[in-house]
Amino acid sequence: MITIENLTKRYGSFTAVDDITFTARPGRVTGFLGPNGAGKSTAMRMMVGLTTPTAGTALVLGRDYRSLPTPTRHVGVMLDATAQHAGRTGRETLTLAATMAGMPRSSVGAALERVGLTPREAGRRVGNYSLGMRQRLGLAGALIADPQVLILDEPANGLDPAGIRWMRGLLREYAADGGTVLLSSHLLHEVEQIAQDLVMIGRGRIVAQGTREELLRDNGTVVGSPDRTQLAEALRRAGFEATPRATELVTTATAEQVAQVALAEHLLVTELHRSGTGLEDMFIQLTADDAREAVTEGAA
Ligand SMILES: Nc1ncnc2c1ncn2[C@@H]1O[C@H](COP(=O)(O)OP(=O)(O)OP(=O)(O)O)[C@@H](O)[C@H]1O
Repeated sequence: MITIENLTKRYGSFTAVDDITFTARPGRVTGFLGPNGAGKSTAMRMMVGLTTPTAGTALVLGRDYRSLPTPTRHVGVMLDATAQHAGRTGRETLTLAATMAGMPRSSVGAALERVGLTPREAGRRVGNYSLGMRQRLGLAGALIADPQVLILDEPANGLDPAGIRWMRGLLREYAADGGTVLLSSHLLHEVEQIAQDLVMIGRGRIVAQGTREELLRDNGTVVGSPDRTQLAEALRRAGFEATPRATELVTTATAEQVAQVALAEHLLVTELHRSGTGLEDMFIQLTADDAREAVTEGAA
């Protein structure tokens, strides 16, 4: 179990993580989603005691990570697979991880096998590893003590499609055995397929959270129209719910019903599609403001 309450990190006047609260539960994979720079890594670093929060708490298994006896035994962490020591071999890297977690050397072979690294690959220096191999090695290090909790920052980065499928299976199995998995990603389709619970973050703030089913529920029809206020009124008169937004309106009417009402009222429709067509639509909608501001900042 990971319990995050009002967690905040400020760097000077910049707020990287802004008052986030959520729980990652045992037996479930929780996806921590957000665009680049949203604050995912900063939040994860606070969970494992590498960054001090400005406010709020992050508890892992009910305790501050740093106060856990032999934390690496209970919590498997992979934050930055590229940060592994380039001069050590994969096997040496894992032997060190095993020692730190108080595990026997024999656990190294089992961990290598679990992540699909061959003995030959394990004998090579990490500096010569591909990113995908580093991710596998990082995952092996996180899994070495068979911990109850896994905290993984962008674990799918650099993995090929077969590797991603393999990781998905491994983490699902791990959660099915009662483990808690928190993984961050900006790969929306990947998260959609692996996580049962989702926490979406944009500009340091949580913009949506819930089970995958809750968040991906079909929310109706999205209508683009320069006459959206009148169209929303007409739809309501026809017995449908209709909510105008900044650039569109969302309604419980089907596309055909919207078209009929618009035709009868002589109102222009410029766009018509079902909402809830996937996490990506929702993600883009929820983070639209952030994306626009990021573009403006980048162009400045
Ligand atoms: N030590 C620091 N000092 C100042 N700003 C920082 C520091 N660490 C992170 N930030 C800023 O905090 C914001 C969040 O960064 P973070 O790395 O947590 O995002 P992220 O969601 O993990 O992004 P990505 O998907 O690109 O890895 C960014 O704007 C980043 O520049």
